[in-house]
Amino acid sequence: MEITKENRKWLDAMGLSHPIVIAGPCSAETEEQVLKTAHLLKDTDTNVFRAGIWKPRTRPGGFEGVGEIGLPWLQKVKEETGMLVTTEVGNAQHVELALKYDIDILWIGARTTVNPFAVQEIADALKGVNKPVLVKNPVNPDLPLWLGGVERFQAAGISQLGVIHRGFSTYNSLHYRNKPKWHLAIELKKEFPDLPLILDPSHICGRRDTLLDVSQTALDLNYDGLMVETHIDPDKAWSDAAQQITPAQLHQMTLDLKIRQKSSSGEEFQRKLNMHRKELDLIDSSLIDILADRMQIAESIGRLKHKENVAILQSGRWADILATMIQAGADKGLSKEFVEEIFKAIHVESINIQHNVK
Ligand SMILES: O=C(O)C(=O)C[C@]1(C(=O)O)C=C[C@@H](O)C=C1
Repeated sequence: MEITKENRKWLDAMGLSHPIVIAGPCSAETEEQVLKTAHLLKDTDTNVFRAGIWKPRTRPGGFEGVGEIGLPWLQKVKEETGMLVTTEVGNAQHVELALKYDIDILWIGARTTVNPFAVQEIADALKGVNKPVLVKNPVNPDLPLWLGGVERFQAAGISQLGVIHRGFSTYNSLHYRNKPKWHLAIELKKEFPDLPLILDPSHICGRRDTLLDVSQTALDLNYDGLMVETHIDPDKAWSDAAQQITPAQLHQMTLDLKIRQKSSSGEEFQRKLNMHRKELDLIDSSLIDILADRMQIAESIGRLKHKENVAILQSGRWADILATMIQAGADKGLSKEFVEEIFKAIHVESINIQHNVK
């Protein structure tokens, strides 16, 4: 896939002085709720009004969206406020209706991105249509699947593109509704710096009190914008009440967020940055030397075990190493999650090396 500045023209052409803000209720519920929310959002940094018309619910019986009757409400939002409007489409019929009511931007939901058949159906229905399409990450942390979704639209001739990071499904997570797994978005940004990347903090947090913090992380990582669920009366929302905020709270949030510059040409900044980067370069190459030394020792252990016909995996020893290193890391201010991830990777590599010993 080749993503160029052409693909982000729709966003650049808006000439915004701040990251794009897409806001509005999780679901369009009534005409009054949609219009009241939109009029309050008009006086905030919001550029695009969002509202779910069709809602994919985990289990049947929940509110599945108002459907087609809600689309004229979005048209009214456009006429009365001048904001662009966007909604999620999940199949070819949704696309047909969204086009009929001239919705400006379409997004593909996380539960659709996981299914290449569904994405292809939507891409085919959009052939010849020149509207921006934003692809949410799939529910599982699979970068190629996410990019594959974008590629299907590109292959169908849709050049106005972008992605929305809404986090990844997780079981029993205390802190997040959907884990952000920032490294995937960083990887995506590294490979496709021109692909607009928008954060959906509402679905990552699943609650109001952490939205600011998570949104700030995105701005620190140079995201292009935010999509925030906003409702005139969040506690009474028909879907995802816990994660929605009022337009006034959104306004305060955008005031509190610090927008970072890509870089600074200040001499002092550049001098200090270069010095620290050199320090990191030296430490990184020492890390590689130390890891290579460790793997050589693992290879020697592998040879010993091979000769004596002893199993490679030694669960007791591995558990001891991990517990000791987590404690040592904690003493130095390193998080358990970080130390665990590094040592798990080291252990797997050590086992692989021992496997290859003849
Ligand atoms: O101590 C061992 O027996 C090893 O093989 C080394 C090592 C490690 O890399 O630390 C690797 C595999 C085992 O599961 C436990 C530990």
